[in-house]
Amino acid sequence: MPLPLVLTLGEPAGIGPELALLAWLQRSAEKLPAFYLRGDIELLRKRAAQLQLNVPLAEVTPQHAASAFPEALPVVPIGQPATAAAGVPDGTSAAAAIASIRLAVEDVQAGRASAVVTNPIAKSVLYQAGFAHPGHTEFLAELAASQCPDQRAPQPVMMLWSAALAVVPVTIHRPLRDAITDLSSELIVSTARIVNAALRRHLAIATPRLAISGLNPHAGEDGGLGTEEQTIITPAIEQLRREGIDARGPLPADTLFHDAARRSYDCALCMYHDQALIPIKTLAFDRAVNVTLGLPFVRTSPDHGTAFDIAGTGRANPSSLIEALRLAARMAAPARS
Ligand SMILES: NC(=O)C1=CN([C@@H]2O[C@H](COP(=O)(O)OP(=O)(O)OC[C@H]3O[C@@H](n4cnc5c(N)ncnc54)[C@H](O)[C@@H]3O)[C@@H](O)[C@H]2O)C=CC1
Ligand SMILES: NCC(=O)COP(=O)(O)O
Repeated sequence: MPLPLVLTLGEPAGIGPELALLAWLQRSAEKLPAFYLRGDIELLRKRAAQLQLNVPLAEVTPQHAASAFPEALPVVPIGQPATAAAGVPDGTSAAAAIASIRLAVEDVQAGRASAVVTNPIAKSVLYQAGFAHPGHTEFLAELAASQCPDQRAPQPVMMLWSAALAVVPVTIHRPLRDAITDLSSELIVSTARIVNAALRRHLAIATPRLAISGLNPHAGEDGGLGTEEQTIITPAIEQLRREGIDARGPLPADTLFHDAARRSYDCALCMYHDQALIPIKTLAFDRAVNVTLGLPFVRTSPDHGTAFDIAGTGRANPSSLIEALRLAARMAAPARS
């Protein structure tokens, strides 16, 4: 039996728990790979009752999760209660969310699960509890360090992927001022190398076409509207092209995402978070998947957040989580030679 995916709890007060229930209910219709939730079974029981979802739950070990999956949503405990009501994070939220992520990564590292799929966390709730990482992406890189040469955290790369568009923000969770000062040719080159390798290995794109955006309006207008294109981005593209990577740009970000432009590349590398995420969330909010590249294991996630405004109301749409489960299974499958 193939290894199951491990799905994290996410923010207990967010929509993650109900998305897990809804995805399990659609397991046959959507032909989903087997997955188990790392979380508190009592919280799931309460959320299922609140939403009148008829989902049998089975508390199991990871080893028994795949065989339990056809008949019940398998839940593997995290040794941490999660008591938050839908929409209202409480004192257990951060500890439960963090424990779930840590244990899910341990499961994959120990060969008990094939890939990690994360439910959304509320970053501000975690920050208030002392969480020192900007988001999953950076935390997962720290957790991956034990599997890496010299025990050093790898560079994590955030990619949001959909059939309509794939994007990568070169700088990730940074205040905008800091994103601009952080930008360097080295960062663009190392990010593009990771994206190029991942698209080839996991998504079977033989020669990925990478579109590199500018930073400034009109990609700097030959230096008249900013010089980062000339001093940082163009040298990076030249380096990538010397390495045989199909990188083109710097391209003005305002004309990078219309239909014809999107057909000309496989992934757009953007200079900061919103430059990348606004277009994909506009085009494919229900279907896009957040993928962390550069880790020694596969991690995917829905593209959206905790949606406190609708948690527990029955309005949450599980389609992005369903796509995240599918993509995780596809990326974790052994590469065909
Ligand atoms: N991977 C992760 O852990 C992510 C976490 N977040 C966190 O989520 C929290 C809330 O962020 P927001 O900016 O409000 O974004 P959000 O994605 O949670 O919500 C934005 C809007 O979209 C709606 N929405 C989101 N997902 C939906 C779904 N599956 N079905 C139906 N409607 C849905 C919400 O109701 C809301 O109106 C923040 O604390 C943020 O840090 C945000 C993005 C990703
Ligand atoms: N906007 C995407 C996002 O914030 C996801 O971050 P992460 O928690 O997956 O690192």
